[in-house]
Amino acid sequence: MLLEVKDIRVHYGKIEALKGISVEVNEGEIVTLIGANGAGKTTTLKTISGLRGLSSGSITFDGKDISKMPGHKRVIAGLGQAPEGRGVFPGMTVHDNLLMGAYTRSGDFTADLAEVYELFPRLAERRTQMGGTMSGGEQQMLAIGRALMAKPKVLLLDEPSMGLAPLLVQQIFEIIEEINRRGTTVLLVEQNAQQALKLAHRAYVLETGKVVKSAPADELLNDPAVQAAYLGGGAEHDLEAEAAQAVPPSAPASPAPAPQERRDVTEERS
Ligand SMILES: Nc1ncnc2c1ncn2[C@@H]1O[C@H](COP(=O)(O)OP(=O)(O)OP(=O)(O)O)[C@@H](O)[C@H]1O
Repeated sequence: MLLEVKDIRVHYGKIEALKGISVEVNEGEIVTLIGANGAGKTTTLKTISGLRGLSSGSITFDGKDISKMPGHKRVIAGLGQAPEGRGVFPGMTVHDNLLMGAYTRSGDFTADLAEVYELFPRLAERRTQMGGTMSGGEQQMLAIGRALMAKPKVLLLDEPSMGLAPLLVQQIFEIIEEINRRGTTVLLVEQNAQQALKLAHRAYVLETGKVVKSAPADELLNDPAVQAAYLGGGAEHDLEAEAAQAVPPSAPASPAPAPQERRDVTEERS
């Protein structure tokens, strides 16, 4: 296993944002974390990249415990991140933004630069333009390209589709797939659960700081409760409560609608 997040708890002051999250990422995979606003997706990613400290639990990457390793050393170790909000340097050119991505590296990275420009022809066209004047989608490309310049083993992506028009979302997801095909493992946080589940191999569903489901992505795409809660299929479901209800063998029949009924609702609305 390349990355193992084990039972991490993370606090913002007295608020416990992550209540014992465990996530595993194998080499070569695209794994996605989905969930509603405030579920803890971004906090999980920030804790993996070292921007937040953890109260308990551990993070192991490439065989080493990195729980206490500072963020910049995690980049050197092979964890690259394109953060939420992109974090492009506005007063630097596209080209210089990309070079900043290779800041932690030594040696020749001309080939990697050429590969980023090949993946993102738009960046090549605009290499002398200031980062801050690029469109939202272009800045997203730049943030991913910059993260790739560190030659990460795992690319951490926080909501790459945020605020982008559907066509651009499609493009960004195709590029992420291509990056994965070329050998980079991807951990993707997404609000756009539909697209993320289509792209990913495996997925975790987060609710209020906990993992409430984990499964192959195609299984979750066809899961009526996930469809209803996250794929535009109707009223929000409390997956945690449903899981708890399903546990006691002697429990009375659940008042929740049967999966088949939920599927009907999903189909009617789609
Ligand atoms: N800097 C902060 N200070 C205090 N609380 C925070 C801070 N950042 C996040 N939180 C809280 O931690 C919880 C998890 O937030 P997080 O941003 O990780 O969720 P998320 O699943 O990424 O949501 P979104 O999709 O809206 O970005 C939320 O309750 C949020 O209010």
